[in-house]
Amino acid sequence: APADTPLSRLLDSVEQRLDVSEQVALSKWDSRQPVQAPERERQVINQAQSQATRFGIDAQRAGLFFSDQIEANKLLQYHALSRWHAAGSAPQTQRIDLAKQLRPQLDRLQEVLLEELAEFDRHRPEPCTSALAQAIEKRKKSSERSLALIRATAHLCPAI
Ligand SMILES: O=C(O)C(=O)C[C@]1(C(=O)O)C=C[C@@H](O)C=C1
Repeated sequence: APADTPLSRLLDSVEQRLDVSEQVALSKWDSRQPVQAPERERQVINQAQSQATRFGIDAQRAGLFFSDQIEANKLLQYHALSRWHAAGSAPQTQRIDLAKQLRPQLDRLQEVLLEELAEFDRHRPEPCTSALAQAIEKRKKSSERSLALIRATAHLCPAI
């Protein structure tokens, strides 16, 4: 098992947030709603920015981090929807309500992510970009999951 570091804990939670994307996509499939929900995106980012200082994170950093989480989530939603369109149907699994359950679940994860982002920033690996890239590679996920993780962590390390 990978060492329990601030980076690995943060990546675990980033993946938990990504795990929700399949159910979100199923809800969009059923309701024929577009993946992108701009008003909800603004709400998620505003919420992250207003909670950030409580966790000792710069509001702009928190906003950018969550904008990356949303972009990664959308990648996986588009991927799932494309698979279902190609197949002509979506899985017949139990549905979870977007507004009543999935978004509140994402809201709860938001606080965990902010806390772990703060912890990561206090113990940033050195050099950051290679530690991050290696940690993602070691997770040995599907190619779409790796891509989503890369997208979700695009601004985690300082730009080179
Ligand atoms: O809440 C939704 O509708 C989602 O699809 C989830 C999510 C997110 O990652 O928070 C992703 C895309 C939408 O544009 C808004 C929010």
